[in-house]
Amino acid sequence: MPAILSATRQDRFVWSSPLRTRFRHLDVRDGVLLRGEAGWGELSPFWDYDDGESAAWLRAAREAADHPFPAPVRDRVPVNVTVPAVGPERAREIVLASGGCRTAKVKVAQRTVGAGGTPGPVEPVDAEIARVEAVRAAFDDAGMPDAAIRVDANGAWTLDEALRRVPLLDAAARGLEYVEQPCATVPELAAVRRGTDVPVAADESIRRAADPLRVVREDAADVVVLKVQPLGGVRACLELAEQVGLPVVVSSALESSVGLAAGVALAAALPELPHACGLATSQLLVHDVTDQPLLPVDGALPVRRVAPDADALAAATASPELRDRWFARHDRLAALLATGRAA
Ligand SMILES: O=C(O)CCC(=O)C1=CC=C[C@@H](O)[C@@H]1C(=O)O
Ligand SMILES: [Mg+2]
Repeated sequence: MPAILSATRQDRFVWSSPLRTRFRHLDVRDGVLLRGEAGWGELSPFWDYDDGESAAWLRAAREAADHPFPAPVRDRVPVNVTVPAVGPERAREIVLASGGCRTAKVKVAQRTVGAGGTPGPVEPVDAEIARVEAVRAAFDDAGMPDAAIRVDANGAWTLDEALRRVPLLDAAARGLEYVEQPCATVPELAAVRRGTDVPVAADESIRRAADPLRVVREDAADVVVLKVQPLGGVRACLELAEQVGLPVVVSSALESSVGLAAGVALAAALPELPHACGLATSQLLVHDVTDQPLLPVDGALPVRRVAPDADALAAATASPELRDRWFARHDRLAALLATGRAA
C-alpha cells in the first residue's frame, strides 16, 4: 500500500507545513502525530527546545492519545485572530479574513536576529503603532468597533521600552485588553502592571518557568496564558489553573488541528472562560493534517476531537529526513519519560 494511503493506519505520522506568514522566526512548522486508544495526540516541541524541556510535550501528546479529554462545560470556544509582526496592510487582511474573530492578538517587540543568533534592535514603536491602528481600523470597517485588541511582546521589551510603549499602544488600540509578557522577568511584569493602566498577561513566565506560581505570589499578572503541550497536558493545565486562581487564556503552540483540539478541550473544560483563546492558528498553516481543520466560524471554534485524514496528510507529509529526525526525537523523549526522570 502506498505510504500516504496507509498513513492513517500507522501509529505515528510526521507532518510538516510552511507558514503563511513568518512567525516566531519560523517559516515551517512540523511535528509527529501519535495514535492511542482514545485517538490522536500531537508532539511538536520547537526545535530549539532540548529534550528535558520537551518531555512535558510528550506527556501532553500521550494524554490526548491514551485518555478521553475531561468533560466540557461549553460547546464552542471564542478565539482571537493572531496577527504576526507584519505591515499594516497585511494586518488588516488577516483581521478581515479571520472568520469573525472579535479579538485580535497583535505581535509586537519584534527583534531581528543578528549573526550567531544574537538579538538585534527591537522594531521601532511607530511600526507597532501602525500595526495596532490597522487592526483597530479593520475591526471598525467590519462593523465591530467593540472588538478587543491585545498585544504580545514575548518578553522582548526592556522595562523602559515597555513603560514607554504600552501607553502609546493602548491609545492606538483605543484601549488594550491586555499586554502579554511585555518583559522577560516576573519582577518586570509586576513593574509594568504597577506602572501602566493596562492589564498584564503572563505567558513565558508560566510555561517556561521552574516555578509558575511566582507570578501569583508577586502580583505580576492579571491573566495567565496556558498552553497544553509545554505544560504537560489538559489535566495538568486544569490543576495549574486552579492553583493560579487568575483568568486563563488557552493558547496554541502553533500545532496542527490535532494539537489544537487538546487546547480546545482545555478551554472547554475550564469553569470560567472570560477571554477569547489563542487557538485560531490553523490559519497560519498552509497545510493542516485534516480537511476539516479547527478554523473559527463566527469567532469561535467547535469543541471536538480531530483525527488526521489521508488526503490532507498527502500534502503535509514530511521528507524522509525530517521524519527520521522526529522519530528519533520521539524515541528519546519516550525513553526519558519511561525513566521517570523527566521534569
Ligand atoms: O496566542 C495566539 O494567538 C497564538 C499562539 C501564539 O501566539 C504563540 C504560539 C507559539 C509560540 C509563541 O511564541 C506564541 C505566544 O507567545 O503566545
Ligand atoms: Mg505569548
